[in-house]
Amino acid sequence: MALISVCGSLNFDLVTFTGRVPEAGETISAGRFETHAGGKGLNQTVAIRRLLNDKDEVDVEMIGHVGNDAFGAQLKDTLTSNDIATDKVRVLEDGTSTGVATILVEQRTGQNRILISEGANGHTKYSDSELEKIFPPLTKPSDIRFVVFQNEIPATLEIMRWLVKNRPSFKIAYNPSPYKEVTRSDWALVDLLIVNEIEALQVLQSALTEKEVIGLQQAIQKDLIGGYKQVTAELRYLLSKKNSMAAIAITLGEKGCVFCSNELPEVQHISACSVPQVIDTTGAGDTFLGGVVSQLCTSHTLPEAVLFATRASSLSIQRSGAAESIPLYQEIRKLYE
Ligand SMILES: Nc1ncnc2c1ncn2[C@@H]1O[C@H](COP(=O)(O)OP(=O)(O)OP(=O)(O)O)[C@@H](O)[C@H]1O
Repeated sequence: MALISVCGSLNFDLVTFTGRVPEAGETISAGRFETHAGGKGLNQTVAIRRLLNDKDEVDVEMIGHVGNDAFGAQLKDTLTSNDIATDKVRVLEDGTSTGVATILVEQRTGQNRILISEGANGHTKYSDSELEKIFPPLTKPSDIRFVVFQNEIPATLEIMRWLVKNRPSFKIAYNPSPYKEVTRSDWALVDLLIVNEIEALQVLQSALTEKEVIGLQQAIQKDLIGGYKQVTAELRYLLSKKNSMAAIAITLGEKGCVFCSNELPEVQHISACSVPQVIDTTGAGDTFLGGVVSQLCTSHTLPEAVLFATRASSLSIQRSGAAESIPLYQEIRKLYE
């Protein structure tokens, strides 16, 4: 039996398309308006669920906070309709609103301007007794437990430290996005690190000298894949203090992904799938993470998981939206078998 918990943000996205962005004090008519379920936490939870085979015995739950309002209720409905448990999505009763992203998209240029009101996502405190209840110990040693984090809630590191101390057999997956500084020793809390090319270098800034980082940047400029293979090797060193799989994947957009783990002799590269047309890359990274975590949790190796995730994200970029663009497990299997 396996359980994947995603501990992160839930946002209600309000998207307005406009010919131009108004000046201060100006009111103009906009184009179309859309609402979407969002937040990296919610998107990744949906990605993991959709990318699991229905036959796999894996439960997926989300841990987070919403306000006691219509947006919060809708976000919980989105999760429930994707077969994701929401018992641990707490509704704050103190008047705090659900997290909201107000997005203005300029139709002519496609450029967007985004304002995040973190609302309930900013809820910071978890007492030890709350964490005991949220993360009960495994009932059987053979059970698999993954907990996935991003950086859109403030309690991420505090919960990771608690887990490593109190639930050492739980695997921690971390997508440090948006990047926030983390002390060097905290990287050893992580079993699976998934970053894009910018975040990969930001992470290393906490561990290497400025000169060493510049050296890596130069290596990347000369040879992108080779340079990122070196970055991956440095990241593995950061993670490998704990006796864990120390798996790392750096996504490189259309250039694919480099990855390694303690079980692989060398850093490997996989090319992205070629696609007829890229429609919208929003959520490609979240889909990729969903693909890797869902497969690792169901006894696949890291190379198998990365291949599956690469295929999944290549489908997501051919559709618009974030959570809505994430494909289903069966679609990928059908397309590639
Ligand atoms: N243009 C593309 N063609 C094919 N595959 C792509 C393309 N862009 C992204 N991908 C796939 O999606 C994966 C993740 O993309 P990327 O590295 O852009 O993540 P990201 O920066 O976290 O994305 P986002 O923040 O937009 O979700 C890549 O490893 C690749 O497999």
